[in-house]
Formats: sequence, C-alpha cells, structure tokens
Amino acid sequence: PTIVSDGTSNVELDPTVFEKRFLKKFRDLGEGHFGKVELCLYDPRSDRTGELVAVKSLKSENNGVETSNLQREINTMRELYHENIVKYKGLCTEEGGKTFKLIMEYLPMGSLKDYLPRNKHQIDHNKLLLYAIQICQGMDYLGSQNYIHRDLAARNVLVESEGMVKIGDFGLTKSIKDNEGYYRVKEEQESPVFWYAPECLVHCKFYRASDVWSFGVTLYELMTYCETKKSPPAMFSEMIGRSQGQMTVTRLVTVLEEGRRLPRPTDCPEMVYTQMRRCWEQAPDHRIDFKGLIRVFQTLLS
Ligand SMILES: C=Cc1cc(F)c(CN2CC[C@](CC#N)(n3cc(C(N)=O)c(NC(=O)OC)n3)[C@H](F)C2)cc1O
Repeated sequence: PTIVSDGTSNVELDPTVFEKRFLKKFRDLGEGHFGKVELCLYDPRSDRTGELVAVKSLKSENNGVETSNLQREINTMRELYHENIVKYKGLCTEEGGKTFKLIMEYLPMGSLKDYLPRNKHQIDHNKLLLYAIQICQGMDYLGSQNYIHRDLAARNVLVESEGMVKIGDFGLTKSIKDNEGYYRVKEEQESPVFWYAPECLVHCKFYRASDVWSFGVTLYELMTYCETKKSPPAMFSEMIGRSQGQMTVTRLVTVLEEGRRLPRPTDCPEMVYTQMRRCWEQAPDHRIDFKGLIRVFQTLLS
C-alpha cells in the first residue's frame, strides 16, 4: 500500500510503481495481436540485483480500443488473488500516463504448451490431473469474481513448478454483470475458434459455461502433452477439411451440431475423456461446472 503523504503516491514506497528508466528488456516472451510480453529486469539500484518480471505492453501507438483493453486487463489482474492465477506486480507509466505497461511475476518454466512436450517422460497422468484440478480452481475463483476468461488454452497456463500451474494471461477476460450472466463477443480478431463453444461461434455470447467448454479443450491438450500433430486446430481441420478461410467457423459449427467432438487422446483413461465430453455438451447449462470437475478429478487421483 502507498504511504500517502500529501495526497500523491510516494514512488519510492509504492511497490506497484515501476519506473521505466529501471526496466531493462532482456527478450520477448510472446506476441499478441496488439501487443507483446517481454522478459525484463527491474533494476532500480542499477547493480543487476533487481528482479525479473514479465511486462505486457501495446505495440506502437495503438488506437483507444487496445489501450482500454490493456487498462481493463490491469484492473482485472490487480483484483485477483489466487495461487493458481499469475500475480499482478504493478504498473509502469510513461509520458505522464499516456502509455503504460502491465508488470507481472515471471514464471521461467513457461506455458504448458512449451513445457509438456519437453517433459513428457517425467509427467504421468496423476500429474496431468493435478494440473487440471489447479486450472479448475483458478477458473472457479475467476468465475466467483464475475469474470469470464474467453481464452483458456494450454498456451495461457504457466508452469510455476513441476507440481503447480497458474492461469497466466487475461487478455480477453471480461467481467459479466451478474444479471446477464454472459458477455456479448464483439471483436472478430483472431478468436481462438477451436477452443470456442457453439454459443460463442453462433450467437457471440460467452457464459461461464463457455469457459468450461474451453477447459475441456485445454484438458484434451494436457492429455496429448500438447503434441502439435494432435492439436485442436490440426484435428478439427481434418474433420472439416483444411484451409476453409472464413468458412472455417461455419463448418466447425456444423460438425459440432452433428455431435462430433475431438477424439479420446491415446492412453487417455476413459473416465478422463468422459469429463471432456461433459465439458462439450451442446447446451451450456447441460455442462458440468468447475466445482464438479474438481470433485471428479480428486476422486480420480490415485
Ligand atoms: C498484448 C496482448 C498480448 C500479448 C502477448 F504476447 C500474449 C501472449 N503471451 C501471454 C503471456 C505468456 C503466456 C502465458 N500465460 N507468458 C507469460 C509469462 C510469465 N508471466 O512469465 C510467460 N513466461 C514464459 O514464457 O517463460 C519462458 N509467458 C506469453 F508471453 C505469451 C497475449 C496477449 O494478450
């Protein structure tokens, strides 16, 4: 907390204020549509004893939409406190607050998409179920705070340690006013359509139950150890025919309405695949919820 002296925050004492001059870029961690995430060293004593942080910022001068998206993401992250959600560390503003950067904790082991393929040999099904439970715990908490994530996928789940994962990116997260219970999807930019539930594709409506559908796809990724050849885009493209351009969504909706789903991954236990299918019920309110998934996975943990 800031020790307020004369009504202004005291930069030295507010640990959430990061000064641009001490933020040293090391390398890029990721690239998004409108911005990037960089690995930086925050070194206020300029003696390299600082700490490594992940910094999300917008690319060159974006229009107001991206700025307000980043502002919303910052306001969301600063309110979230859960062991399976990546920690907000603070803000770096420049030019008097015209542009700003989101500072988060850095998890050097990267996302599940990086980690699983490289460490298959030391990760058994029990460990995958542990990750599944932790993702559900983070998502159940997010929903309890009236947020929907809208981009849950293995690429956005970070590895804290071999036994702990966290939801790491909230770029598409929206708050839902309680009475509505859904968010109307607006932007058409590269939406992660192969992780989207039918109601999102057809009606542009996103419910908490739509996040459960995306979790089912994320669980499928877990059970395939994020093998590229078995990825949701690869598998769905086989089902709907390749490179359909804008016809992709139309054909995807058709196969989903026919009841077709991603197949059971090799060696995936029947009981785990059964839970995936319960995440992929056509009707949102027929799907299992995150609390139900946590209960089932805890009984499956041998
Ligand atoms: C402006 C919008 C935008 C920009 C983007 F680049 C991305 C994509 N980005 C998301 C953050 C990301 C993956 C996750 N979760 N990640 C975070 C950490 C960390 N906190 O340590 C980390 N660590 C790591 O890779 O260690 C080796 N990766 C990875 F950068 C991809 C999404 C966006 O909405």
